[in-house]
Amino acid sequence: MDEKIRLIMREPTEEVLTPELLKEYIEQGVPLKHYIGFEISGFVHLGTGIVTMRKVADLQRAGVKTTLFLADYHSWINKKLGGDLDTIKRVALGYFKEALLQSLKAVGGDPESVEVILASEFFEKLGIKYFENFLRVSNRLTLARVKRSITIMGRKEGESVNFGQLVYVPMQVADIFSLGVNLAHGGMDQRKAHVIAIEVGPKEFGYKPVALHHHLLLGLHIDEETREKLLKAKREGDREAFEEGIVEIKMSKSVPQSAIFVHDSPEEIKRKLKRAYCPIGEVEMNPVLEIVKYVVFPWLEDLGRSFEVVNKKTGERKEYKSYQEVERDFAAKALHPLDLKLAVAEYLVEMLKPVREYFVEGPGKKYLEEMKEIQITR
Ligand SMILES: Nc1ncnc2c1ncn2[C@@H]1O[C@H](COP(=O)(O)OP(=O)(O)OP(=O)(O)O)[C@@H](O)[C@H]1O
Ligand SMILES: N[C@@H](Cc1ccc(O)cc1)C(=O)O
Repeated sequence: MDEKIRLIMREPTEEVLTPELLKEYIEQGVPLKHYIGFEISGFVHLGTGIVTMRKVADLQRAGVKTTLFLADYHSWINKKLGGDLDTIKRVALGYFKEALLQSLKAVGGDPESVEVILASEFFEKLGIKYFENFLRVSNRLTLARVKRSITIMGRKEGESVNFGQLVYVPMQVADIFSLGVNLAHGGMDQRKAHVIAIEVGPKEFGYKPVALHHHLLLGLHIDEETREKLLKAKREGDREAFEEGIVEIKMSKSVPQSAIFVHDSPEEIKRKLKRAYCPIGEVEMNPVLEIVKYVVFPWLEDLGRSFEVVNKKTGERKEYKSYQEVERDFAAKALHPLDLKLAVAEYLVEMLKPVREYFVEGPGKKYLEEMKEIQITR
């Protein structure tokens, strides 16, 4: 039981609502049913593919039944892929599903045992019951609360949205209960939907789900002003301000130059990393160090390997056994950003090799090409 809890709670998990409820479910032998939803749009990156799937792999190791929910209607509402529902559906079951499953495999998860559900197919099967669930959630929400919650779809609070986009909020909450999920998972930007589910669940659906939020990996380029704002919010414990700011600088498929995609070539990975924000000695909100912490180190640890960096000037090779050692050296300016970037690039190239091969020369080639075509023509 302790091992199960450790796997669920360990990084990249940043928050569980609530750990007590999670323990209670496990102690009582209630089977945990997980889901994480994805909008279907651009390419899968280190955040959506690797950080997210690492948690799914942890959950699988903990014996939890995992589900990937391909939110096609939601993407349509949110005007993704040119707002064309047919394209969204095709990409969902093509490129998107494959990219997520290949990423899961790359972090040691089992693609065979994860359930993949396309939202529109699921809604059709559930019929009027889905609409009832949607109304049960909607009846419990004020318009003001819905407007505050549009951040779950990557929109800023106060941004002008149409009515369909407001409907997105109760839909996402209704998804949880329609799927019968008791472990709702997403990045920290999804917490508003999950907090509503925790409130509404006992009144309308007879149970309270547990919510699990993982760390949002930073984008490679960080605007100084937003960074300052976020560091201040962090120091002052201002959760709202932090949540608002982090969405602007997280790795996002909408900002392709900020992201390393799971199919990127070795040259692209190196080029992107070389340009990444990584001020000397600065350990807070440093995207390159974040990649070391949340992407490279956990992968190396699974393989029983350590992290090695070569000092380009002296040729000296240094071995790190934990992320904390890397951070300490970087803070002390004993580790140069360029050396760090080169090492990170090498490890990423190696880690993503199977995914890249699958999409560049393997069975996934047609999906990637179709996706590239859509990106250009839309
Ligand atoms: N940078 C990130 N790091 C970790 N998880 C992420 C990151 N970006 C998104 N996620 C998580 O992945 C899931 C799917 O997110 P989503 O489909 O919105 O991807 P996205 O790249 O943020 O897209 P966009 O910003 O273009 O809307 C959500 O649970 C979200 O929290
Ligand atoms: N809101 C999520 C996508 C999502 C949609 C529906 C869900 O039920 C869950 C998640 C995002 O932007 O990434």
